[in-house]
Amino acid sequence: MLLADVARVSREVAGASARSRKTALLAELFAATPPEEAALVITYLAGRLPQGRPGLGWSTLGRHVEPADRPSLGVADVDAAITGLALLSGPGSRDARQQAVARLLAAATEPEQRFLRSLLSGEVRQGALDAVALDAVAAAAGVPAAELRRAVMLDGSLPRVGAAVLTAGAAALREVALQVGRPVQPMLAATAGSVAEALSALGPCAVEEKLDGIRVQVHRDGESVQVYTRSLDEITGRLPEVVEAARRFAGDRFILDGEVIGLGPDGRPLPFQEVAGRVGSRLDVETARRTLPVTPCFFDVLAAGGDVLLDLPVRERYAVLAALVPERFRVRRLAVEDPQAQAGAAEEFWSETLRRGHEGVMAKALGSAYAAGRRGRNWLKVKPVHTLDLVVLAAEWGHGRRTGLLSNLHLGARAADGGYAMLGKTFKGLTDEMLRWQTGRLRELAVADDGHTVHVRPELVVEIAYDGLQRSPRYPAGVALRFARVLRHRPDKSAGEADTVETVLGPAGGGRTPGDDA
Ligand SMILES: Nc1ncnc2c1ncn2[C@@H]1O[C@H](COP(=O)(O)OP(=O)(O)OP(=O)(O)O)[C@@H](O)[C@H]1O
Repeated sequence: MLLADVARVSREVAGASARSRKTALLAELFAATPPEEAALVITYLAGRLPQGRPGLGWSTLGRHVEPADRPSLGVADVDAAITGLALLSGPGSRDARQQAVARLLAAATEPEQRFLRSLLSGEVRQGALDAVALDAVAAAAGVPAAELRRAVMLDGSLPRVGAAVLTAGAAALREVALQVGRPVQPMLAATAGSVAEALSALGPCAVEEKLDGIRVQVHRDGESVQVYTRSLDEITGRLPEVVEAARRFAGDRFILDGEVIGLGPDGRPLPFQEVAGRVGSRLDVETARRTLPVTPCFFDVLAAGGDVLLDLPVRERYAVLAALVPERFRVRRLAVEDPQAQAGAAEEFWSETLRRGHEGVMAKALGSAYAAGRRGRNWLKVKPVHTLDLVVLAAEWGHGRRTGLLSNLHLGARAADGGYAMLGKTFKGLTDEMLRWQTGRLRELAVADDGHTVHVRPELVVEIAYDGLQRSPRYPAGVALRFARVLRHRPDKSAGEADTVETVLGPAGGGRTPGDDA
């Protein structure tokens, strides 16, 4: 398939406002795509690259290259060129990469160049496109969207399942099953303002400690163990303790869901940043392990023996988990079968969990299934301080000790029109290491720098704590955050997962002080 066709449809989709029109445009293209190129075309239209982000700056991508007169590039040519680009590394590779990009752009017409530039820079990547692309694949293949969605959650990849279903139709969906060794999109939680609110929303539920670490999905098949992150990246090599623990559990074939935390000598959890630093570092695992040992704590089991357990209620999954995993590797929990009678016990569990230094609690409806990839209302998290996930829109160069570092962040929530509404700025809460890291990352995302403020592509998500909202005519939503501080960067979240203006203004969102939550 010609890149020109993909670029044209991408442009038309961006210009269409109705979701049904976007779906129809994509479905038409998918139906015309040769099966062997379907995975690639789906990936491109969702704004991604199979090779991942190539890390090219505007100094390379922004250069003028005379466009070709006529379209001739196939999507397979583009794929081969980008694979070649990814292999160029080491000294002198900067020039070689620039030349390779220039060659690729010279073979493209002007509209194709625009598409390639935004694809290579990550600009077309938006979470919402994945959902539209999924509906379009379902329409093109003539299968129910709900069944395709479930298959994608189990398999972890829309391009892979999409290509299979476009080739073989509904039969391909039956082939997709949960497989040990292939990560599943994790279930996510919504927010409740208090334990009482969670209990009244859920009825009979389990109240578990919410640990502030790194989410892990652990797969074991015989002696082979793999560990995946929340975004399904494999990190087995970085967490030997988790592998060793999993090898000692009772079964030899399972998929577990849990959190990795660090514990101090007093048994209290270490700050999230330390655990994230340990898990994020690729260097010298043995030394890292000696300095900061971590431990897994599991809260769910998705498969055990030959059985897929996703559709079992929490109550039964937890019984299976308890049989597999020793107590010290499981989260503490309280089963609240009768919310009215046990309201006091649930509040006591919450206070005790906070006293032990954990982040809050997670309440889960006892009768609910594991909804892979969903942020449903069957899991409700309760935290004492109010937090939001916001997108960095720009950052200001720091002064004094922070000279040369990007410091004051401009924070935005997702707005109804697909853009972002700025809610305030903050440089509070940033450690030296966070400043260094964000300066590097924001430079990659930079689109303009006037010497004072660097404007960036809206991709970096940060978790912000704040004390409430105040009226502010200067900001587009009419409100600004009061005493915002950065808790952490969330590179594992995409901008499409950030909080919306509606959440910030709504009853479950902003305007509350921590005291209201208690
Ligand atoms: N007992 C638990 N059950 C489920 N998730 C837990 C538990 N303890 C800690 N967690 C963590 O909480 C996260 C679920 O919260 P949520 O769905 O909001 O994701 P998140 O936005 O990454 O969370 P947050 O921003 O609150 O840390 C999980 O991804 C997991 O890492």
